This record gives sequence, structure tokens and C-alpha cells, in this order.
Amino acid sequence: MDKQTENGMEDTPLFDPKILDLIDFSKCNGEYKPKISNKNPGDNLHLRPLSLGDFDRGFLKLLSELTKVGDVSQKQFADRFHQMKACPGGYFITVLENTETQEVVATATLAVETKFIHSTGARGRIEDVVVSKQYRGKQLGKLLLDCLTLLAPKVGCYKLSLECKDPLVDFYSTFGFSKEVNQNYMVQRFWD
Ligand SMILES: CC(=O)SCCNC(=O)CCNC(=O)[C@H](O)C(C)(C)COP(=O)(O)OP(=O)(O)OC[C@H]1O[C@@H](n2cnc3c(N)ncnc32)[C@H](O)[C@@H]1OP(=O)(O)O
Repeated sequence: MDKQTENGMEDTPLFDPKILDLIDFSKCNGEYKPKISNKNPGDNLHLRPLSLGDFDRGFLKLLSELTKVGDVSQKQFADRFHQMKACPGGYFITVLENTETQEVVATATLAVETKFIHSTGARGRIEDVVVSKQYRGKQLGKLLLDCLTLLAPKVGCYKLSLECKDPLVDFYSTFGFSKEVNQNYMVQRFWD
């Protein structure tokens, strides 16, 4: 059942938390020293879907460590949240919360686009990966990437892709991503 946040706002997850139970973490290739996992991400940390109440737990501030977020009101956040929640395919925006401070400290998105091709298949994209500065270097980026990479085929993705800058190519290669021959990332920007 939906909870209330401290300011009385409805608190609902973006997707069913049971979907994260589809992740078989024993299948991940990476080594964790010290050992952490999706079920035990570290002291006071909890891996879960984005929730509506994360507006008050610093989710947008966290995203601003990745890129320009803009001045997003609580209503705009809630409207977009409900649009994403209703979307076929789906937005598996996953966060790590410090349950003691009630702050969202890391996030990554698996966005699933449904298709006619590949027998009405679905394509996954990894987007908006960011770990808060004071939490970097604690294997949390790796944990999120391992989780979403393992989740993608479980939610029907026949392929998974991402875009990143040169210095992060080695980081993403460790999760099985590679540059494809004769494929180019092309873009037009209409605004920042
Ligand atoms: C698809 C996208 O969203 S691309 C955008 C990626 N996000 C950003 O650039 C935002 C700013 N940066 C960050 O938030 C973080 O630095 C992240 C997400 C890149 C990495 O998160 P962290 O939690 O600090 O990384 P984590 O501790 O899990 O590191 C795991 C491994 O990757 C390596 N690594 C971490 N950051 C980088 C990097 N920038 N470049 C290359 N390797 C890296 C680490 O050395 C570590 O290697 P090891 O396992 O051999 O020790």
C-alpha cells in the first residue's frame, strides 16, 4: 500500500519493488571488495525503485551532479513520475537511499522501449547514472550497473545500450558493453 511522506505527500514506487527480486546477483561477473550486493549494499543503504517522495530526499540534487536539471517544481516532478509509471516498457529508475539520513545517494535508470522488431521485443538503455560525490569509490556505481544489466533481459530486453564520454568507456566495458563496429552515435540538440 502507498505510504505518506513526512510532508503528507503520497509515497509510491515507480515500479513494483518485487521486480528487483528478479536480479540474480550470483550471476554478476564483478568482484566486490568489501562484499556488497543488491540485498546488502552497505551500511544504512537500501536499493529500491525511485519513489514519489524522493523529491524530498534529494533526488534532483543528485541528478544535478550529472547534468543540468532546471528548476523542477514538486508538481512537475509528480506529473512526470506518473507519466513514467504508466509507460509501457517502463522506466526502472533505481536508487540507493541512506535510510539514516533519508537521502538518495546514487541512481541509475534502465529505460525499456517496446518495439515491433525482434518479435515485438524491447530495447533497454542505461541512462542517468550518478553517485553522489561523497559516496563515490565505494562500488555503488558498479552495484547499480551490475543490477540493471542483470535485470534488462529479465524484463524482456534483447539488447542494452548506453552513451558515455571517453573516460567512462573502460568503466562500462567491465559490465559487458562494447563499441559496435560500423555503428555511430548521432545527435541533434534542440535545447540544453
Ligand atoms: C550512461 C550514463 O549515465 S554516463 C554518466 C555517468 N555518470 C557521471 O559521469 C556522473 C559523475 N560520476 C559518478 O557519479 C561516478 O563517478 C560514477 C557513476 C561514474 C562511478 O561511480 P562510483 O560509485 O564512484 O564507482 P565505483 O566505486 O562503483 O567504481 C567501480 C570501478 O569503476 C572504476 N571507475 C569509477 N569511476 C570511473 C571513471 N570515471 N572512469 C573509469 N573507471 C572508473 C573504479 O576505479 C572501480 O574499479 P575497480 O572495481 O577496479 O576498483
